[in-house]
Amino acid sequence: MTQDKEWIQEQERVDYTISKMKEEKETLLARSKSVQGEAKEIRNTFWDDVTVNFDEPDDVIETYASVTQQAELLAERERSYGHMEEEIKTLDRLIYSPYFARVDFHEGEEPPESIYIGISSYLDGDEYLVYDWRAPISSIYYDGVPGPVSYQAPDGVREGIMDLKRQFLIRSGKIQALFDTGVSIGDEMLQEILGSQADTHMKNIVATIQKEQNQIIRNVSSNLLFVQGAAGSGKTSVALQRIAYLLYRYRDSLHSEQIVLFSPNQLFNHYISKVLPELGEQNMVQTTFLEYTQHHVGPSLKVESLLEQMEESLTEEETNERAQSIEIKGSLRFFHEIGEYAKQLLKGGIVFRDIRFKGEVIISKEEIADLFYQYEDRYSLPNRFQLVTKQLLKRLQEVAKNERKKPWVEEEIELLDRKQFQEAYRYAAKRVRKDKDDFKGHDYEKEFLAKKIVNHRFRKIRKYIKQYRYFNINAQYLQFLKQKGESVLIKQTLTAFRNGTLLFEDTVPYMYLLDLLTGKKPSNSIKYVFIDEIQDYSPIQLAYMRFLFPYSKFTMLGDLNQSIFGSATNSPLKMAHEIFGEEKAEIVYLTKSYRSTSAITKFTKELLPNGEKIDWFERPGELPIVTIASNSGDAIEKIKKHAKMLAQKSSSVALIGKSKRQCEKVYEQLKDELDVTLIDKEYSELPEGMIILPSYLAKGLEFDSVIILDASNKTYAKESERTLLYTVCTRAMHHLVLVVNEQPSTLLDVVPKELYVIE
Ligand SMILES: Nc1ncnc2c1ncn2[C@@H]1O[C@H](COP(=O)(O)OP(=O)(O)OP(=O)(O)O)[C@@H](O)[C@H]1O
Repeated sequence: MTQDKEWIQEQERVDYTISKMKEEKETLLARSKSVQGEAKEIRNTFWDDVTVNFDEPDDVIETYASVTQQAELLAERERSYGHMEEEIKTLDRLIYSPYFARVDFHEGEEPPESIYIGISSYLDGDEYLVYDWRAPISSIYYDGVPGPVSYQAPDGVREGIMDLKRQFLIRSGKIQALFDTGVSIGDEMLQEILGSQADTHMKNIVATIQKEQNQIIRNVSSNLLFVQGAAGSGKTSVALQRIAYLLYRYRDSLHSEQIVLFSPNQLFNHYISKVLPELGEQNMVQTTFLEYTQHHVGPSLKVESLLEQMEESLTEEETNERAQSIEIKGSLRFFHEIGEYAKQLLKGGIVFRDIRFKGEVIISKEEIADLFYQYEDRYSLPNRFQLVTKQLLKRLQEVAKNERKKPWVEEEIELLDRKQFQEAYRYAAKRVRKDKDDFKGHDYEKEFLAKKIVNHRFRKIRKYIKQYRYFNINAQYLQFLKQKGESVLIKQTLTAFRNGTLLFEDTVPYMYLLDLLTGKKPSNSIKYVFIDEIQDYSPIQLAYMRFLFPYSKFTMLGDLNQSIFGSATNSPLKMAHEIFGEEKAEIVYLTKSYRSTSAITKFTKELLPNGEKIDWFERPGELPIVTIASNSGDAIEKIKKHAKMLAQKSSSVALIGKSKRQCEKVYEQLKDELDVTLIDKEYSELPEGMIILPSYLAKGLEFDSVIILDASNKTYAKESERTLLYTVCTRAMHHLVLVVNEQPSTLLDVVPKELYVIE
């Protein structure tokens, strides 16, 4: 059989599969229209079919049941309409590209079966025309080569022979490429995919998942899975594909809201937001540590972001004090010390606030402390907060009662409008009828209005009590710092508090103390926690994560070489082991980089002292360019020249600066001549075309072409900035240009001259 004949046969099968899918789509469309019609009908005639009668208690119950039944009927129709819409969307994706692989497999003497693998399974009757990429049998495509293979089926390990492994590139129902492969996942297919251009959204990699990546995606045994991978080795991709896999594997018990992914910033969140929907799954909960923290701390303090902390350390001479404080507050030891401090507070020492009304103390902090410490030690602190809150609310009621007789209430009654008086009159009339006492009408009216006024004014205080605001967490935290007796720990925190800010290094200690005392914690419903860019987490952050999600399985992904703090003193892995225990913890290394051309990866790997471990996927491309300018004006000219050239060759060009300030400065000088967008805050979306952004916002992203704004000795001078320079350079897929203002950074000295072009 010739190659062409096979191609034709395969195209015929594609056509057949698509025709079946289209038939099903038609049927589904008709059904969904009719369900939609039914839902509309129910909505229009909702009250016609409901018996409404409130005369007797029994009638009320019947009315309620009747309304509920009708509402359920409507909800059921809407749900089933929603499902059909989802199914239609999946069918549309399959009709565009029904599958990407075929493996022929047989067990023993049985004839081989052709398994076609796509993003979702498709059945014609009970025949699988397409298998889901996450189905047990599909793993032989990712793990095996033609010959003996095995896979884990629900009923145990199945063994057999793979007779054929074929890959397809199908677009709009037409086979564009077809490869029979001998290696795990054929190079040609990867070449084809990696050669394409960057997008403002990340793409899924299900057609070309590599064997070592597949091990991570399908790992279900580890409680802590730690992935250390080189830049561009697919860590984020693997995390997202793993989420899709878990949702499939545990589809009866796991929902997307039970999975949370912590990512470096919102820009990145937006970048990855389409991968799961593209695979027919709902997105997991996506958040950033900052977002989580700000939500937890509440609006009274503005939480400083890691980026703001960095911006300071990047652009100003960082004081030794702050660095020292960051180190101490980020340690595991500090975490344990907070735990000890909380225990100490069982006996006394919690800082309360007076509860005031109209400037007067109505319940003093001493009274609150007495209430709090009347309980014995066996009452936990959170328990006591609950009990004290109840008591305070009761006390507040008494205070409110007394308040009703005060002159200010009389004064306010006079200012009320007619509507309120009428309401009071109606109330009084009812009471008079009931008590048969005509003379009390006026008193009742006054009583009603006074109660209303006081209740209204006390509403805020009630809320204040319910939110435990009578507890002064800021003062408590400062007291803890004071007790430690080191002034470096307290000085900047105090200044920040005065400005309404919580410093980044204070956030975890502060929240942990708050949580230990008040017991406020998120729900335990999260089953899987994913943390990307784990190298930027301090030990205390890791310990806090464990505390927050005690029953969850963790997947942590990172690259020590991309640490924004320079060489991390405490390896997150070592820390993770210490915090999570070694049991069921697994570490996996990804060493092959897929993002960049070989030329770029060879260059970037040399930047690292331990770069020898990094491997690359053979892909042609031009050598990186280091262009040296004689002064800052010349540097701008060079940036312009290269930016214009690169814009012609590629769809995404990123100009990456070290700090926000540097980006703003360069942007001002470019904006009249270049169509470029400045990205300077993390709550943005990635626009099309040319952008300029600071290093920390470029984390995790990739671009066809990258221009490093100033790889000179002035900007990247310290050894601790090596990993930052590595991070920014590894964002480039196809072209990399480093613009240098005068003296190149000495960090480049270690890179052999033949790996780049000097201009
Ligand atoms: N198996 C694969 N098949 C096709 N493309 C892949 C594969 N693995 C990774 N890639 C591609 O390589 C690029 C880098 O992947 P990803 O961003 O997941 O890597 P990363 O390890 O998280 O990178 P970094 O740490 O540098 O941010 C992406 O374009 C991704 O699509």
